[in-house]
Amino acid sequence: MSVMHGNSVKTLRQDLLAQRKSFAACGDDVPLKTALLSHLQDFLQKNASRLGSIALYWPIQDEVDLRGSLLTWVEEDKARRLCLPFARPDKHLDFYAWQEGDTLIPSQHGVPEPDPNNPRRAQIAPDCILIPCVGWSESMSATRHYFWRLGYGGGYFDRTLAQLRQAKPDLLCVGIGFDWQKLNDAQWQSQTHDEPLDIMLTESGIHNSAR
Ligand SMILES: Nc1nc2c(c(=O)[nH]1)N(C=O)[C@@H](CNc1ccc(C(=O)N[C@@H](CCC(=O)O)C(=O)O)cc1)CN2
Ligand SMILES: Nc1ncnc2c1ncn2[C@@H]1O[C@H](COP(=O)(O)OP(=O)(O)OP(=O)(O)O)[C@@H](O)[C@H]1O
Repeated sequence: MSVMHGNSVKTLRQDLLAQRKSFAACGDDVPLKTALLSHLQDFLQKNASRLGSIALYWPIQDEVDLRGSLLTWVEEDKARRLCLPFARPDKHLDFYAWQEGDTLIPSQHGVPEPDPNNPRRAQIAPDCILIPCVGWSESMSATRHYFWRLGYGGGYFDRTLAQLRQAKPDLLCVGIGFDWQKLNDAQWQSQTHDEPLDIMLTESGIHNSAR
């Protein structure tokens, strides 16, 4: 399916990350992040009955910081759980319960991660995974459209979602990004190993892939 070669995807990633960095440096991303967080609130409210546990991410490189909103979501109902990814050497992600103040350990990519050996923090199979996007795209079929994610290039989320969806078909995978990160077919096309997102959440709203 892919028409892109490794080098051009690498350049595309670098361009998108540089652009995100420059928007953040001059504060242009602040209103977008505020709007996105208000749509996240809507999403959490609309899905309150089906979500017991949510996987978030520890923001790096100007990714949208969702921690405050999700800590509030947990405070509203003590049965709710948050978890963070731990990247395994085989490039799969495991998710471990996270509470504010937990000690995290920097991964080889510099991402603070939970300690997988902490007996007080269980491994969790989340109901919903919030996934930061470097870029994203939309494609149409006769019956539905799909959202696709371009990440940092490790393939971690694709491997993980492929496996988690088998055990949990109603897992809700939500991409987090900005409208300007949307890529057209000439820029990037999803590959056969890419796992689609169920929802794309941006500053313009909650975009559902129609089923
Ligand atoms: N905040 C956050 N946490 C996350 C991810 C993410 O995208 N964002 N991940 C998503 O999978 C997993 C970790 N995977 C990651 C893979 C690469 C890089 C990274 O920064 N890579 C370098 C380039 C490395 C290279 O090209 O060799 C970079 O972009 O500078 C970060 C996270 C799990 N945790
Ligand atoms: N399910 C899978 N099984 C085996 N290899 C995979 C799988 N998914 C992705 N890969 C491999 O991982 C590499 C990176 O994939 P891709 O460029 O899609 O990463 P990404 O989604 O941008 O990264 P990340 O999720 O880590 O931010 C590719 O070379 C791909 O072949």
